[in-house]
This record gives sequence, structure tokens and C-alpha cells, in this order.
Amino acid sequence: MINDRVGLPPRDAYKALLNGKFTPNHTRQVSFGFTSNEVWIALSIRVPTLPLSPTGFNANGDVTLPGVARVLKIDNAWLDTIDIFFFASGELVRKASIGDTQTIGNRIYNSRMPALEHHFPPGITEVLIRVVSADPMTIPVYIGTPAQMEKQALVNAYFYGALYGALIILFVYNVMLFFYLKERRYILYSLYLLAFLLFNFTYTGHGYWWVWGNVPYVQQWLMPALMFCYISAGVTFTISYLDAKVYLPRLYALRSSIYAGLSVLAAIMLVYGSQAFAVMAQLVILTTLSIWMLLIGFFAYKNGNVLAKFFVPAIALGTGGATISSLATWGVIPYSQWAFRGIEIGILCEMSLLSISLGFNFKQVQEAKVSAETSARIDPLTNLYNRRAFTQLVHPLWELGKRNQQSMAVLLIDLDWFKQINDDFGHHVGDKVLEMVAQRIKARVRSSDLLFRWGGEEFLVFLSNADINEALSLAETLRREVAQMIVLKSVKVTMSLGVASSLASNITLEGLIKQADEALYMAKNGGRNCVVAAPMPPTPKH
Ligand SMILES: Nc1nc2c(ncn2[C@@H]2O[C@H](COP(=O)(O)OP(=O)(O)OP(=O)(O)O)[C@@H](O)[C@H]2O)c(=O)[nH]1
Repeated sequence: MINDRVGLPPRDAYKALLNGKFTPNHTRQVSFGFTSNEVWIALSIRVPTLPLSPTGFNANGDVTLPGVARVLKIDNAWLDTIDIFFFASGELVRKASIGDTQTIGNRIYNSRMPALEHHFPPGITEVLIRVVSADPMTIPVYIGTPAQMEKQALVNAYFYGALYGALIILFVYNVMLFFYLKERRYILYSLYLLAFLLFNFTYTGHGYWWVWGNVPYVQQWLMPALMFCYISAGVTFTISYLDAKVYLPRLYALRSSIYAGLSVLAAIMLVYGSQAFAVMAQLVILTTLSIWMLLIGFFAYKNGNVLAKFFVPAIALGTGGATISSLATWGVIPYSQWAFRGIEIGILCEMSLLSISLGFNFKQVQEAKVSAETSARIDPLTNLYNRRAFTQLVHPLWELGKRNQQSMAVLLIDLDWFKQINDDFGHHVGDKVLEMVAQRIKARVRSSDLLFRWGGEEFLVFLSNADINEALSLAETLRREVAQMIVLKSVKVTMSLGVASSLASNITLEGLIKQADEALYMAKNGGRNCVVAAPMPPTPKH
């Protein structure tokens, strides 16, 4: 390999090769970083002088030419210009151009990655490859039989099918969760995922191969543009996912500056118009972004964010995969297709883990919702239903009871001289009295009856299937039991009860409660610590 500053003509490059000016690539490094220079790569292909088949015929009965046919493939879809020169016996025998400045229709070999087929005659053929590109010079060269190349393409097709399939499923699932839950972080995660998917679809040459193969300009500019989208989506998602407003307030305050910085970068890219600058600047940002995400994930975790427990390992997996890919391309670890795909496997793990964490978040949100709904209906002091729960719980029973012509009853209960208890013993003792009275009533009513804390020292019992006598009997039992209670060794409490029943009247639920309230008023006026039944309405005459 040589890094050529002057733009050698192919023959001079060939001479340089013969004069030992090329550096041998012992480490199998395939990455040469950013350079606007031409990078020359040389391969020596030696074919035995014997013809392939000693008979001169192959299995199909065709005449075999002496020599071998091989496919040469550069496994990178973003290199702009790739010129290949074949020298045999000191002569330039073939020149071919591949690379992504060529439209798909003009390609000489039908494959997603730039490739060509060449018939190598017996003897030595020197293959010189010249690459010029604004993108990182990653140049993995493969050479093999057409069958081997097809097999490799098939393995790749399965791999990307599985990768894109998995990412699309995660995308759709999270978009659906967003529409269901209306939580921003689901849609931001989906956009982050989509940005990676499109970015990958572009830089692996799938987009060029399937969609915009006739517009090389789109292919070259989409890469930096989508990388930019991926970075922006990553930043926005991280801020929202880690709930920066709560767990990282200082970062949250800076978020406008971060977004402004990204916009300035996009503007410079557009105005400056250099693809090389765009790619280089963003690769730097992409690396910084991973470290930044890891760091703030860690801080959010330290500040008590439960979701950061998933976030940090997820980003570590994505970054780890990307590191394996770069180490392999730089020859630090042995290069292989799988090592090169480290970034994709890492990101798939990252995305899956993030998706699981959002599922976990979904569960948390649901639980919080249920607990909020429950606590909205429960009185925290007595643990009884509050007045708010009344309509929700009693109305359906009331309607059903009416239809079945059942007798239903209401007991309205008010503690006597409760203000005095508070004044004499303190508010906390008053609370204890309320708690104990509530427990006592609860223990006595049937499970089909509903008990509410109706107001400060007022309770309501709804009996869904009881006539006036049953209701009065229960009321009297409750009155007696509470009157016998002694709270905190010295406090005695009594209560007054108003009872009303619905049978044989066209009364509404509100009307029934009003009747019970009037009965309670009578009980209070009648000296307290007693039960009064609301007067029964006259039976309609037929
Ligand atoms: N400790 C405590 N007191 C409460 C609570 N809710 C309401 N109260 C008190 O209950 C008292 C009710 O007083 P009143 O409406 O005058 O009734 P009362 O003293 O029971 O007199 P009668 O109902 O006429 O027998 C008020 O002093 C309220 O402050 C509570 O949750 N805890």
C-alpha cells in the first residue's frame, strides 16, 4: 500500500511496486483514515501454469481456458472512486472503474458492493487498486470464485434481513406504544432507531443498490446528512429518556445550546459544501456522543434514575460493538466480516435493551397510574372509599337494584360532639377515633355493602339489598358497638345515624341520601347517640 500525494499514473505506480516502494500490510489493516490523497493497493495473484482441467474440459463439457476466473470485491459501499489496473507480464492488460460515483446501472458486476470479475491467466498478475474518497478509507479487499462470492452475499443478505427486520419490529412496537401512552420518549426512541436504520441502510450500500442507484450524488450526501440525523436523534432521545429535567438539571438548562450547536454544524456543512468535512466532523462528534451518553447515563444513575440502569449497559454495548469494528479495520484485532459487523450487532443489542427498558418504564407508568387512581378514591386516614368514589361505585349498583326492584338503603352516620374530642384530647386523638370507628363499621357491614368516609366525621353506608328493618337493625348494632368502644384507654365516642330505604318509592339516589340526612338531623336534635328512620313515603294508591 502507498499513500500517493502526487497522483501517480498507473505505470509509475506499477514501477513503484516493482521497486519495493509499497509497504507490506502484515497486520491485515483495512482502514487508512481520512486522506484526500490517492491510496494505492497492490495484490499479486499467482496462477499455476497448468490449465485447470488436465483434460481441457470441465464437468459441463466446455473447454476450460488456462487460468482462473475470480471475483474481486471491495467490501465497502462508500468509497467514491476505485480504479483497478491489471498488469500481466509487465503490460497493463485491463483497466476498470468501480466505486460509488458510478451509477448502479453502469456497474460492471452485479453486486451491492463494488466488484468485478477477472480472468487471471497462468503466471503472475499484479492488481493495482487506486482509491480516492472523501470518506474514511476503509478498503477490505476480497477475492474468490463467483460461487464463494455468491455465498458471502447470501450470508450478508440473511444478516441484514434479520437486522433490519428486528429494527423495524422495535420501531413499529415503540411507535404504537407512543400512540397508546402519549409519552415523548417512545417516539424519540423510535426516531433514534429509524435514524440509525436509514444511516446503516445508506452506508452499507443497500439504499444505493435498491433505491437511488442512478443518483450517485444522493448516495454521497445522504451519508453525512443521515449521520447528522442520527446524532441529533441520539442527543434528543438521551435528554428525554434520562429525564434530564429532573435528574440532570444543569444539562437540561444547556439543552438549547446543544441543539443550537448541532444546527450550526449542519449549516456549516451546507455552506462549506464539503462532504469530506461533513463526514470527518461528524465521526468525531459520533465518538464524542457515545462517551457523552455513557457519562450522563452514569450521572443520571447516581442521581437516582432507575432507567439509567438499562441505559448505561445499552450504550456500552453499542459503543463496544463500534470499537470492535474500528479495531478490526485498523488491524489491531484480526479483521473478519463478523468483527466488521460489530457495530451493527452492538447497536442491535443497544436498541433491544433500550426497548426492554421502555417496556419496563411502561409497566412502571401503568402501576403508577393504577396507584394514582386508587389513591384518588381512597381516604388516606381511614382507608375507606372517599366521596369521589361514590358515584363510580354506587351508581351501577343503584341502577341494577332499581331494575330488579330491590330495596336499597343508606345509613348516614355522624360522630357526636367530635369537635369536643379534638379540643379536649388533641387532633391526633380525633384522628385515632376516626380510624377506629371506621374499622369497627367496616368489620360489621357485609362485603356487598359499600362504606364511605362522607365528610370530616361523617360516614355513609350503602346497602345494596336491604329493607328498612335490616338497615335499622344494622344501624342500631353499629351505634351500640361504637358507644361501647374506648379509644386510647379513656376516650368515649357516640354517634347519631339517619336511615332511609328506597323500597316502594320512585326516589332517586340523591333523594334517598337527602332523606337519610334529614333523619340524621332529627337524630341529632333528638339528643344524639340514636338511630332515626326517615319517614316512609305514602304508598301510591291504585
Ligand atoms: N381530628 C380530626 N378532626 C376532624 C377531621 N375532619 C373534621 N374534623 C373535625 O370534626 C369536627 C366537626 O365538628 P362539628 O361539625 O361542629 O360537629 P360535632 O362537634 O361532632 O358536633 P355534632 O355533629 O353536632 O355532634 C370539626 O372540629 C373538624 O375540625 C379529621 O380528619 N381529623
